Amino acid sequence: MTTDSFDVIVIGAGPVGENAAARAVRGGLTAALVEAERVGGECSYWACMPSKALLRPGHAMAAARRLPGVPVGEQLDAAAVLARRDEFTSHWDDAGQVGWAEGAGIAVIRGHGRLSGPREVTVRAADGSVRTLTAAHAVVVCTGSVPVQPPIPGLAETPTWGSREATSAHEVPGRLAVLGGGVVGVELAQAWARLGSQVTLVVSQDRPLARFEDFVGDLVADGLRADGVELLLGATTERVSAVEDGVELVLADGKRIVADQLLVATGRRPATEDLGVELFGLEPGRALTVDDSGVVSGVDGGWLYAAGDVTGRAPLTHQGKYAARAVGDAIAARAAGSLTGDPEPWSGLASTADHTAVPQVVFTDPEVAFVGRTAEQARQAGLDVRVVEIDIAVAGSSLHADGYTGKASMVVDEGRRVLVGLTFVGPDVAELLHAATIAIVGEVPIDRLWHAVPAYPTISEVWLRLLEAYGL
Ligand SMILES: Cc1cc2nc3c(=O)[nH]c(=O)nc-3n(C[C@H](O)[C@H](O)[C@H](O)COP(=O)(O)OP(=O)(O)OC[C@H]3O[C@@H](n4cnc5c(N)ncnc54)[C@H](O)[C@@H]3O)c2cc1C
Ligand SMILES: NC(=O)c1ccc[n+]([C@@H]2O[C@H](COP(=O)([O-])OP(=O)(O)OC[C@H]3O[C@@H](n4cnc5c(N)ncnc54)[C@H](O)[C@@H]3O)[C@@H](O)[C@H]2O)c1
Repeated sequence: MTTDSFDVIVIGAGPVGENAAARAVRGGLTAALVEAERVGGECSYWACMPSKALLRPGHAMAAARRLPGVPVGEQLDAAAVLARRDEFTSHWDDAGQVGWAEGAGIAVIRGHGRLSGPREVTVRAADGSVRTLTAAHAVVVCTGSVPVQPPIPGLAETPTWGSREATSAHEVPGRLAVLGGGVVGVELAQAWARLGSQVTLVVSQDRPLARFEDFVGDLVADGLRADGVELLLGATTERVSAVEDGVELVLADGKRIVADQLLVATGRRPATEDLGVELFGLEPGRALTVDDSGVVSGVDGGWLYAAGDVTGRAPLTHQGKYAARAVGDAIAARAAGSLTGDPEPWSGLASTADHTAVPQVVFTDPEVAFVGRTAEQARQAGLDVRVVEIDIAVAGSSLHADGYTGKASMVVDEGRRVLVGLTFVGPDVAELLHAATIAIVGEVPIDRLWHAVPAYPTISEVWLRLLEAYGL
């Protein structure tokens, strides 16, 4: 067994771990990045990149169909779409990302990392060899999340797809059942429907995407139905089993669904099993609670940090990378003695936006773009809330596509007259979102927003309509 010393050890080389290590090195420290599978993590190989690569061609075809005069074929060339997806995952080869990390001065160490003492990580490689790493300053846990399966009788014994299989498949299933109407469920239901599968989406709530404003799930449900997806809403799955021609689901109302594949998309939990956290009084399987500079609560000495999905704060790649930048910089600042105590909110050393200004895009058609708080969340936070909800019907949207339909809603904190939440649903609204994020992070007074004049004719004119509907 060998022992090596670094200033910082990062466990987990997903997008978050990569950023934490890179920022620590940029701050003048040495860093090791420990990875059990592929450098680049879930996002690069089985999540964000392949799922968006599967969705984008279908969106382009739908966009062409909304415009007379644009030549468009009958269906997608599935083989070409899957081949392009393979390019985006670098054929599941992480050599490029390892090269990037090493080029950035990070030591990449392959194997499963476990906390084995204060500032100490033991790494077991695939060949069984073990090495111990010690950190002069900090250990950062960036181990991400793993899928959860509900306790439905028969499910655990039945071969199913998780998001990994659904983003890396090389054949289009004839019939695909999808369990779960969250973001993974709706995105992958639409991706495979547009690639030719007959898709049934089983949703336990009244609408998919239930944690957004209500109109979001209703409009996305309409979009999925337009692609031939059958939606079963308010559905309870009682039993799952393997049958001769695939997988069968039996619902509480007696309905039976038989599909060639079943995608289970019922959520994820932080990856803290088999990590040694119990050595420090923390419970395996639970999120690591952190402060805004990433220090894990309840561990003496302030040497254990975490960022990304494992913290349960904002399980999105961009937000995890933002937290990782704060963590890497805060560790470097503390090592240099320039930070003692807690960092200032909204300084570069704190991920303050996690609390009130997390943006997310759901890449369905129609797209969903959301930032901040829903009206319900704002009320629960005790704010004096006013909501403005309008159709997206402006010159820019009607030029963008024939029959453009969409909605926008704005949640205003009347006490401070600032935006606290924005939701857009419609074709190609994703790029509208950053303006909303800036308005919320900058706490731009609504009367000043009036002077941010949207260019004509763009879909951004919806901002003017929202402010007019508010009364300006
Ligand atoms: C299908 C799907 C689509 C998604 N699409 C989007 C999207 O479009 N946009 C978006 O913002 N988010 C999206 N997400 C969420 C996004 O994938 C995660 O938020 C992001 O990957 C989190 O990054 P992370 O670095 O925290 O974790 P991960 O990407 O999960 O990386 C963690 C890494 O740690 C490694 N690891 C774990 N335990 C150990 C250990 N003990 N020792 C060594 N290594 C270990 C793992 O092998 C992995 O490589 C999607 C998720 C899914 C499932
Ligand atoms: N575009 C994006 O930003 C994007 C895309 C995909 C995933 N993600 C992230 O990845 C994470 C995982 O996504 P997800 O969709 O798996 O989780 P999720 O928590 O968003 O959704 C899971 C859904 O499954 C439902 N469910 C649970 N048990 C069920 C059952 N027995 N029957 C039917 N439905 C059941 C839940 O009610 C919920 O609606 C999320 O944090 C998500 O934000 C983000």
